[in-house]
Amino acid sequence: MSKVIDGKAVAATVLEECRREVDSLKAKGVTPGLAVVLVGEDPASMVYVGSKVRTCGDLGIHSRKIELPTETTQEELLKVVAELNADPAIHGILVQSPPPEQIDEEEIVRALDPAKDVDGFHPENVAKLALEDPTGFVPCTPAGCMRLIKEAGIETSGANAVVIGRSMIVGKPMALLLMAKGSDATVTVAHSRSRDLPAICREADILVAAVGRPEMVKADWVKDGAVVIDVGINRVEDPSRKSGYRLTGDVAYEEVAPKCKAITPVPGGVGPMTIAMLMKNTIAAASRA
Ligand SMILES: Nc1nc(=O)c2c([nH]1)NC[C@@H]1CN(c3ccc(C(=O)N[C@@H](CCC(=O)O)C(=O)O)cc3)C=[N+]21
Repeated sequence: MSKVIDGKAVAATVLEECRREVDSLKAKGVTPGLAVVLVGEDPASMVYVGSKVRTCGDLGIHSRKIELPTETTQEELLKVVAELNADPAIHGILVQSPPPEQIDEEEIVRALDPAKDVDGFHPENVAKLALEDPTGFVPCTPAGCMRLIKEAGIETSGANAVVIGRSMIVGKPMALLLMAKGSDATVTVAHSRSRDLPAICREADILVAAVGRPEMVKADWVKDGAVVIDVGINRVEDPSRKSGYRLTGDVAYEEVAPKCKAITPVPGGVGPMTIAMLMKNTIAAASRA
């Protein structure tokens, strides 16, 4: 019954669109530019930042990787943000999350020029998403999930959608996108305090798992014929791998997949879409500038 939604393939389609958009911007004399700021040496963050910069290169987007030591102070990081805000060659700025503990991430996000906030985390962009104002930036991961749902031909109008997780990065914006006009789903947002989470999930025609708990969603949480979008990217120990770990989602894929109409794998599902939508946002930032 189950159809695997190939995030890598959909991301490749999005990146092809991006390539055309970059070419036409360049023909007008504008080269989109993205700055990626990484504070510290978190190994997962280093992988993600590397693939963002590599994808920029593939598309002809100018990128600047700024690597700062773990001990970087709030003032130093604010200064870097201010310089990037003022730099006309940079249209998009991303400060990789999570930063080290001495950094107040909320203050950093508020210091970003909202017109360069390609993560869509600045309060102005959060407000625009809630207002359904298309001049804002939509956070990349939920935007990627919506695109996957659309490309897989899933009807959202009138569907019961359940989002597990209420983060500002995924859960909350995902709920706003699903309930927005044009998508028109009936949305439930569940989280760690929700009573009888399995029962809530069983009502879902579309289930989005964004909690960061490896393989938490079990087969008996999922209705037959549901569509499952797995946002989790969890590293779990696996001595049989050379790296010593493997990636797994928030969904127990092996047991859940047979029940689904469609499901995203991890890796190769939502992750590649996050990067593709970041490229889209960067191009949009450049064309608006
Ligand atoms: N300011 C900020 N913006 C972000 O967008 C942001 C962030 N901070 N912090 C961390 C999360 C996570 N994230 C991912 C991007 C791509 C993959 C990805 O490409 N995953 C591959 C596998 C990659 C691997 O092998 O590790 C896949 O799922 O197939 C995963 C995760 C962006 N994030």
